[in-house]
Amino acid sequence: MIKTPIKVIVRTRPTVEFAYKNININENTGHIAINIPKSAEQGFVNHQQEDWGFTFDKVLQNASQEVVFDICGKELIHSALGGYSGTIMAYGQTGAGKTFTMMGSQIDYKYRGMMPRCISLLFQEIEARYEQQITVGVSYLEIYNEMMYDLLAGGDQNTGLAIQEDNNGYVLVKGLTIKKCQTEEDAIAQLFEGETNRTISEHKLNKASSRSHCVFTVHLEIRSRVESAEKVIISKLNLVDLAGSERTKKTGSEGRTLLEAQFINKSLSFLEQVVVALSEKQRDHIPYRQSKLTNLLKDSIGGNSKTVMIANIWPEKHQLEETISTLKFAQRMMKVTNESSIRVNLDPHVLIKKYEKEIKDLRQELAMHDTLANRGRIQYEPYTPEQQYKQQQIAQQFLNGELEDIDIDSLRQVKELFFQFRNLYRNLVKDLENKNYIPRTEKEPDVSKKKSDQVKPVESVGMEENKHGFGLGKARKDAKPTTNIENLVNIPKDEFKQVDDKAQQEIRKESQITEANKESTIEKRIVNVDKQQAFSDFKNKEGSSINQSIIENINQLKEKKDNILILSEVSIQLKNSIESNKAIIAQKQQNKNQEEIAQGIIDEEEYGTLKELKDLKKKLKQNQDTIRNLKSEINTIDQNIIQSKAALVQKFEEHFLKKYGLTLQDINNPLVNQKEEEYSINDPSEQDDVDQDALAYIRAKNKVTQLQKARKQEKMHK
Ligand SMILES: Nc1ncnc2c1ncn2[C@@H]1O[C@H](COP(=O)(O)OP(=O)(O)OP(=O)(O)O)[C@@H](O)[C@H]1O
Repeated sequence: MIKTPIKVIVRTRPTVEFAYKNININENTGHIAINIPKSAEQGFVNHQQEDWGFTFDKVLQNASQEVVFDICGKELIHSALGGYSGTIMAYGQTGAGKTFTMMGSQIDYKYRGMMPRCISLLFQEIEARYEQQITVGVSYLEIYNEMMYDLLAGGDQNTGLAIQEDNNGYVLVKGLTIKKCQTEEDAIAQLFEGETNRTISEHKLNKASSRSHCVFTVHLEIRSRVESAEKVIISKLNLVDLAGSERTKKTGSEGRTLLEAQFINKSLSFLEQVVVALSEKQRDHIPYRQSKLTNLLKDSIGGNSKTVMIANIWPEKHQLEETISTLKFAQRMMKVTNESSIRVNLDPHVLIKKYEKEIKDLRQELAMHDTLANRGRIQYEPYTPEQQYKQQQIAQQFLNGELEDIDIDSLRQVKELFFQFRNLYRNLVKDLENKNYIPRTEKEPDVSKKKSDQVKPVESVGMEENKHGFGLGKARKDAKPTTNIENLVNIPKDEFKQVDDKAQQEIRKESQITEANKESTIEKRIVNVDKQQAFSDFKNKEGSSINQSIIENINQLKEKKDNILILSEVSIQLKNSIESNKAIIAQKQQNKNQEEIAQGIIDEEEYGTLKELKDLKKKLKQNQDTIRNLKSEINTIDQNIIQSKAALVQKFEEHFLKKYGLTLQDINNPLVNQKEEEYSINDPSEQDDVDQDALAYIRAKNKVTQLQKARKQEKMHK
């Protein structure tokens, strides 16, 4: 059992409006100091707190996805493969970057988040561990308004799911689909499939993803190929994207949104209560059972798991209150200590095989002992029917007194004889009962008596029918109305089945037509309003300033990339010159005698070459520094472009909503976004410069997109 406190990392969302006056971050010490001056509205003499200080395991400001993964994810993958379960959860206010951290952006492979990165590393590691046989399964669960949804179920997503805990405190969700994955591509495809199903169910239930908690779990079964195979190490890695914590008063939520916010706040406040209870040493009751989320995370928080919490903050001035609240919660979380241990199960199938082999060996051993002890061949297998019959005869003869004694040759025979005695006794009792020598026991029905032997009541007019009043004569059996539907119409059984199937098909068709109608209605509205065209118009008018800044950024990016190309060429030339100068100097050294070397004598030409070499090295260093600076500028511009693009799309959607009166639900409909999806990822085989590591990610993305498209078309054509 290893005691590990929950590790807390704070990640700031990049912003141009960073509240430098209020927030001071020290990345080296992990300290964040916040100052909010007393507001004049409340009078300067008040008890309003002005300063807050927090220290965390790490604070990441403007960190790349790769850095975040290196710090938060890598270690947990190695631990999970070693048998220790782990959890990575993103917590923070709405819009602070939880989903970006966990799932990442699908626009570009380099912005992929913790989930796809964990999957990649996991499969890389599995490939390297040939001494182990590791089975990977994945599940994807969503909790929305205290209801659980299975995002990989395919059909009905929320039936029969229940959170359970085994004797060792290992939490599992009964009924949740776990998809077995052989490759990285399989697992990433499941992740995308779950994401798509989440979007579809959002559309159906009219909910927003940011308002649900999501848990993607990687389940591992690890068997050794070299040691005992019946031992199975079970571990899992929970990747949790929590719903955004937000203040209903500030956002002015009402109606459904208010209800959702209340559910979120309730479950997050239950989470806080659990964390508070765990951080207080005297508390013996931890209120896990108050909500689905806390129940599900029972082994992640205060249980058997290595856990990392990423607290996402939005460091702008008008978000300060939420930032402080997130940091307070994160600070509390640091006080919680988990106890991790390896969970080892015994595989029943392997155990049975092992025991079967043991039994076979023992039988052989016994046979050998019997032979040595001159006991003849004793069998240990069950009796055949012929052998049983023989034992039955022996028993019968013994009971009849025809046999004085029974020769016993094994325990197995004793058992069989007892069995035969019991059978003979039972048959005897039955016989006596039938001959009315002994009364029948109440419980045992008389199965021996034929129905025809039973006395039938006379069927006649005026008889009381089953104590339900008097009938006016007993109708023929076939004249009675029947509850058996097959008798209602005069159709033979086979044909009836066909009719029934047909009816079912009709019903199914009808429901599909209604579904298709719904979708085609949405489509018609979209056809009437060409969203692509509307977007182009918007870029030229209302969104022109953002669009212009994107274009400028792209131009700058291109210019800087061109510069890097030129400078790289220069670097190559400089390196070549350095090498040739070095060769000249080496040649000169070779031509010198011992004395010249000892005295360090150099001629004019060598001096000139050495000087040139020094200058070349200096130039190369300057050149490389400039390239490095350009690369970092490119990174910043890249980020700016992403943010501006997100802002442009956001503004456009608001504008589109206002102008065409479409509901947000329509805009979120996958049908509307189809075109954007098509553009987002290209076929990897068509790209020469595609990163080899990205292939599984891109293929999985394409696979899921194609699958969704095919399903949609199939639905439309039915
Ligand atoms: N580190 C980052 N770098 C670049 N963009 C970011 C970063 N963090 C967040 N963003 C951007 O900020 C926006 C909001 O982020 P995100 O959706 O991840 O927030 P969230 O905390 O999950 O919100 P919600 O609770 O509403 O789901 C997105 O457009 C995302 O791309």
